[in-house]
Parts: sequence; structure tokens; C-alpha cells
Amino acid sequence: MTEEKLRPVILAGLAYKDHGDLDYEMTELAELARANNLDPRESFTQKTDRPDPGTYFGKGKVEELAAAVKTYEVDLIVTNDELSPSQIRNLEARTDATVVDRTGLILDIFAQRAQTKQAKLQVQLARLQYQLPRLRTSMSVSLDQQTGAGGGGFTSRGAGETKLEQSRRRITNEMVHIRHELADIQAGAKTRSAQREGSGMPSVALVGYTNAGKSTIMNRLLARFGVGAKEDDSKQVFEKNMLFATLNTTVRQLTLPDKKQFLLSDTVGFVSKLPHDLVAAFQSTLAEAGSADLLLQVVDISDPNYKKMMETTEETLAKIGIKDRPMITVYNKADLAEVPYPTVDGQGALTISAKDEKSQDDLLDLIKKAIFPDLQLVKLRIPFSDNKVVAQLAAHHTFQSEEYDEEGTVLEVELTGAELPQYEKYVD
Ligand SMILES: Nc1nc2c(ncn2[C@@H]2O[C@H](COP(=O)(O)OP(=O)(O)OP(=O)(O)O)[C@@H](O)[C@H]2O)c(=O)[nH]1
Ligand SMILES: [Mg+2]
Repeated sequence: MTEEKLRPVILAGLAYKDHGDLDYEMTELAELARANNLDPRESFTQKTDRPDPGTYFGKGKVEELAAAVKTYEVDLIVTNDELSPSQIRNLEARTDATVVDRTGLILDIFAQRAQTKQAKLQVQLARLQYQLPRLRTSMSVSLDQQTGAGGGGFTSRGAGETKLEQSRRRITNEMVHIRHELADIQAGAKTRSAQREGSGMPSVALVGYTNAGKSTIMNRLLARFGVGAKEDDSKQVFEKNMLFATLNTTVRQLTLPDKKQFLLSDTVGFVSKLPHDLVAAFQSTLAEAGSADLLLQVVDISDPNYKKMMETTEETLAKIGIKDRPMITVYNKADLAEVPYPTVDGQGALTISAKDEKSQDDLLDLIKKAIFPDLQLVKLRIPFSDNKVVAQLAAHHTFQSEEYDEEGTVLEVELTGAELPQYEKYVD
């Protein structure tokens, strides 16, 4: 498969009171580790009332971990929860391995995936924020030395206080600088999004768990209905079978055969326990979906954990302040799940395969019903003296019928409630 040498690693997780589904979280943690070129050798879990304040895991488990580090000859442990800086230091001392928590792992994956300037800055900001209280752990030496995405390796375990002070100051200065740069980029993005809102075109946003197929759906619809996309491949977005393939938001305009238009946006995917610093740094990217008229929640129905993934998506949406939005649930990858498709499952949900044309048509039908809910078929009689109105209508509508009599043009067309008043006087 890959020629890259994978670094072996031990995974460790704790289930305490009111903790979520640890099995699912450990499966997800293993996926995240693989996404970061790590090779999970063994997974340790412990049940307890509450985490140990000093070492996170209880004494016995720490000893087990230390022994496993020797047995498997690994030098890295990844924990399922975010640990306190002192817990990391203590665990590192007792196991003689580097300890990275889930947050550190996700930040590293994001750092490797970031392509655009905005994404790079956002990731770097989140990493610095995260590193600031952790300068005395070896985690502050980045996992992905090869990408050199900044910040890595500026301190080592037990650095002297003066050196720590210097590092702290350097990080704080860099964060101020990045915030300024991001503010500039975001000001530009705001203008563009205001322009879009002013265009009066409805907007639809793809959201969901990472790797569910959001970008694939975007690309298939673009290939058929994208404005200028048929001639220009660069309008397509990046789709790949890996976690967090997409880190930035892309908005494209679609024009359907009946000339109806809407904007479709694709954005970063979710995972459970998305780090707080990352959510904060990506707030503007994530919030793009917040202004959409309709959300399409894409779900990989071929994944046995898809229900958990849906919960994760709902939780993340709530966390970034997106609530009570009209939403269509798109159960995708039905071809892999071996369930019949396309099927429209009652109100607001359907089962599809992204690459299947009939699936795309059914999805578009539901989207249209949702964003043009008040469409009415009306018969208009437009006198020849007002012929420019016919031209105006024809630019954005397909007529169901069109005839002429002595006075003018008689046509049948679907209009939204917002459009109707403008043409009221021609209604036959
Ligand atoms: N078999 C099958 N594969 C699919 C389908 N939809 C998407 N895929 C594949 O799933 C993988 C992930 O697709 P993406 O579109 O990149 O997923 P995404 O939701 O954009 O993921 P992130 O950007 O990481 O959040 C790709 O390899 C796609 O080819 C589908 O309906 N059937
Ligand atoms: Mg994507």
C-alpha cells in the first residue's frame, strides 16, 4: 500500500462516569492515528470513576503501559482524551515514551492537510494556542517534523525557565501576527458572502462527518450543473478517501436545466471531540454553513458507526452555533452498504450513491422542494408592448408552455412567492 514507514504506537483510553461510547471513540482514534502515518499496535482501555489527576490512568494501567512500550518497542502513546500538561509530563516520565493526546493528533493531521493560506494560518493558530501551556512536554516537538508546518521542535523536555519564557513570548507574538493576517483574509470573505446574499440566490451547504462524501457530491453536481465547470476542471474540489481531505470552504453556483439557480458550498468535515482550539480557529470557515438556507447532512451509511457519526455532526453544529436549520439527511455510499438506492425516505431524507445519476436527480428534487417551497404554476398574459418582461422571465425560468394570441404572449411558468407580486398584473 504505502511505502512510507509507519511509526508504531499504543492507544490508550479511559471510560469514566458519563463517558460516551469508548469502543467507538477508540475505533475513531485508530483511524485518526492511521491518518497521521501511525501504526496502532495495541489498544488499552480502563474503566474508572474519574481520571487520576496526576497521571490520568490509574497506577496499574500506567505500569501496563510502561511494560507495553518495552514489549512493542514503541516510543509513542496516543490518549483518547485531552490531557492536562502535567498529566502528560507525568505519564511521559513513567512510561519513557512520548505522550500525544487526541487533540495533538488531530492538530497534526490538519497541519499536514492545510493547503490554502487561510487554512494554514488557522491550523497554526490552533497549534500555538494548544502548545502554549505545554511547553515542558515533549509533545511540543511536532509529530510531523517532515512537513515543518511551523511551531515544531522549539523546546525539549525540561527546558530552563528563561528559555521557556522566550518560547512563550515568541508564541504569543506569532499568535498576534496570525490573528491580524486572518482578520484581513476574513474581511475579504465577508464581502464575498455579503455579495452572495445580495444576489438573492438560495444557498445550500454540505456538512457532515469527515470522509462521508461531501466533496464527491459537490463535484458530481458541479460536473453536470456547475457554472463554467464543464470546461474548467479547476472548479472541482479535492475529494479523497482520507480523513480531513477538505479544510477550506468552497462555494459554487449551480444552474439546473429549468434555469433555477442556487449556491452550493463544501466545507471541512467533523470528528468527535473536535479540539476546542481548532473549532475556535476554524470558526469563520465552519460558520459559512451557518448562513445557508438549507443544510445537506451527508452520512456514510456503509460505516457501522454511522449513527454515532450523525450525533457527532449534530453536536458539532450546535457547538459552532448552527441550530434549527432546515436539513436534508443524505445517506450516502449506499452502493457499499448494499442497500437499495436511490430511495426517498419520507420527509427530508434520502439514500443515495454519490456517483449515480438517478441519485443526483432525486437529491436535486429534494433540494428544489426545500429551497423553492412556495413555487406556483401561474398562467401569464403579457402584452407585446411588454415584451421585455418575457425576455426577463426567460432568462431565469423555463416555460411549461408558450403561446401567442392577438394581444401578446401567454405562458405558464413556476414562480416563487417572492417573484409573484412583480408579475401579478399579468396573471391570466
Ligand atoms: N463507493 C462509494 N464511494 C464514495 C461515495 N461517495 C464518496 N465516496 C468516496 O469516499 C471517499 C471520501 O469522499 P470525499 O468526498 O472526499 O469525502 P468528504 O466528506 O468530502 O471528506 P472530508 O473532506 O475529509 O470531510 C472518496 O474516496 C470518494 O470517492 C459513494 O457514494 N460510493
Ligand atoms: Mg471533502
